[in-house]
Amino acid sequence: MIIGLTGGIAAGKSKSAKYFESLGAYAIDADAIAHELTAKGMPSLDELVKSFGGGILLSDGDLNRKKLADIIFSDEKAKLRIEKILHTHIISRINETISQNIKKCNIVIDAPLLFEVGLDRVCDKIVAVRVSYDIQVQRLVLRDKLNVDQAKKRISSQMSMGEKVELADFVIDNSGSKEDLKERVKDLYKLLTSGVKII
Ligand SMILES: CC(C)(COP(=O)(O)OP(=O)(O)OC[C@H]1O[C@@H](n2cnc3c(N)ncnc32)[C@H](O)[C@@H]1O)[C@@H](O)C(=O)NCCC(=O)NCCS
Ligand SMILES: Nc1ncnc2c1ncn2[C@@H]1O[C@H](COP(=O)(O)OP(=O)(O)OP(=O)(O)O)[C@@H](O)[C@H]1O
Repeated sequence: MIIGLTGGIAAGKSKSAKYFESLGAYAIDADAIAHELTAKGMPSLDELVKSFGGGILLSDGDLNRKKLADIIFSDEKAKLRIEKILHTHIISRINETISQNIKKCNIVIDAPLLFEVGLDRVCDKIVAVRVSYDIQVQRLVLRDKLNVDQAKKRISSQMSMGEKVELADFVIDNSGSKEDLKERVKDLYKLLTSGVKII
């Protein structure tokens, strides 16, 4: 089974993916793949530099992730150019990883842009992780050391949480504690793997 895991920024996808992993699933992390593909010496990084100039690099040649994030979350046209460079490669890597692991175990694809890039089409079931807006802002501010306005801007640059919830088969609310989240993931995984036909 391939489970798609999505949700807004800082909703708790990575945490949920870790819990799915602890239950035996194989988690594919789209953000981690994007990182690998933009490491020093990778063709995708060269393409980004060709398009945006050497200013997106740190002095040691690594990608300046903060700078790229600032561009992505403030300039819609530039965001589309970056996505055009990276998304085909990210999707190919995800598909490759699925092929290598699908016979061994259930797969969870943790992807913030699951619907936007069409990865929902390879999933058997889709789970959206949601949190209340205030908690989302709070967790994003805390984790990424942003101010409230920056956090809100990042949230509003994405497909809304409501739309994701609407498109998903299951929703996990992560407004409670990490322990609550763990329990919810456990219950859902039990249901998904129970053999009961879920329509
Ligand atoms: C912007 C970058 C440099 C920020 O890197 P950083 O290490 O700080 O954060 P990380 O990669 O963990 O991303 C954090 C979150 O930002 C959000 N985000 C990232 N890229 C995008 C995007 N193109 N559109 C909307 N939200 C995005 C997601 O919610 C993601 O989970 C990085 O996310 C990136 O290279 N993004 C472009 C690739 C992409 O579209 N990735 C999503 C794969 S489905
Ligand atoms: N239930 C919770 N209680 C408190 N903090 C939480 C909870 N769930 C997640 N967090 C924290 O909130 C932040 C966001 O969680 P996480 O990184 O899992 O979100 P994400 O959806 O993967 O984010 P992104 O879209 O940026 O990849 C992290 O710092 C995480 O430790």
